[in-house]
Amino acid sequence: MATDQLQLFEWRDFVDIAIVAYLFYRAILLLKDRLAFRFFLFIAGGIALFFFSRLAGLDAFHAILSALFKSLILILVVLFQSDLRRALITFGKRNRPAGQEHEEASLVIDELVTALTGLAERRIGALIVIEREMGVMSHVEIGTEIDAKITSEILNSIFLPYSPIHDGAVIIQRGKLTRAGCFLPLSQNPTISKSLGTRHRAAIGLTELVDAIVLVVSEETGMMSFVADGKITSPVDAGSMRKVLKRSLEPQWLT
Ligand SMILES: Nc1ncnc2c1ncn2[C@@H]1O[C@H](COP(=O)(O)OP(=O)(O)OP(=O)(O)O)[C@@H](O)[C@H]1O
Repeated sequence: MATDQLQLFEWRDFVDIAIVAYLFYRAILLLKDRLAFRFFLFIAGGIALFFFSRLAGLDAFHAILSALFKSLILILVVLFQSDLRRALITFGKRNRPAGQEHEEASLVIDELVTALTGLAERRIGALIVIEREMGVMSHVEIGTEIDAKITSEILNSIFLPYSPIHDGAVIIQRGKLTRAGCFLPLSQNPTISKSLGTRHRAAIGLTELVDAIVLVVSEETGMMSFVADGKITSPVDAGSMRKVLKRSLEPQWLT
C-alpha cells in the first residue's frame, strides 16, 4: 500500500513540496520580525472581516473592504517598495559565482576590521549593525539615510566626534551602509555588567530581538566587542574579530 503510493509520487511532487516548504520557511523568517507579524495579523483580520461582513449582510462595510482588497497589491507594492527593490538587487547579485562572492565578502570583512582597529586605537566610540536574515529597521529609530560602499575610510569619518552623524549606530544591509545615526533599543537585562553603558546596552538590546550582529568600539577603553544573540564578547582583538565575522556572516549579507 505504502509502496504503491510512493510509486505514484512523481518528480513534480517533490518540486511542489520543496516550493511550499521554502515559502513556509521564508514566511516564518519574515514573521519573526515583529512589524511583519503585526502586518500579517492586520491582513488576516481584514480577510476575516471581509467574510463576516458578507455573511452578516453589512453591505456598505463589505463594499469598502472589497474596494480595499482590490487595491491590495498596489498598497503592498507601495508599502514594501524598498524591500522589493532590495530583494531584486539581491537576486541579481546572487547570480555571481560563489568564489567571487566569498572574495568580495572577505574584502568587506577586512574593511570592517581595519575600521574597528583604527577607531579603537584612537578611542573613538562606534556601533555597527550588520543585518542578517531578520530585518532590523522596525526596531531602529531611523537616523540619516545613506547609500555607501563599506570602506574603512567612510566608517572612520562617520564616527569622528565632529561628524554630524557620529552619535548612534550605522546599519549595514546586504553589503551597503544604508543608515547612520540610528538609535537602537536598550537591553533591559538586569544581569548585564554595570560597567557597560548605553552604547553596549543598545548593541545587546537589538541582538535580543533580531539575529543581527553588532560590533562595538568603546570610547572609554578602546575595547572592541562582538555582540550576537543578546550576548557580548569582549575584548576581541583584530584576528579574533576577523575569524568570528567570517564564521557568522554569509557572503550575501556582505555583498
Ligand atoms: N540607544 C542607543 N542607540 C545607539 N547608540 C547609542 C544609544 N545609546 C547611546 N548610544 C551611543 O553611545 C554613546 C554614549 O555611550 P555611553 O558612554 O553611555 O556608553 P558606553 O557603553 O559606556 O560606551 P563607551 O565605552 O564608548 O563610553 C552616545 O553618544 C551614542 O553615540
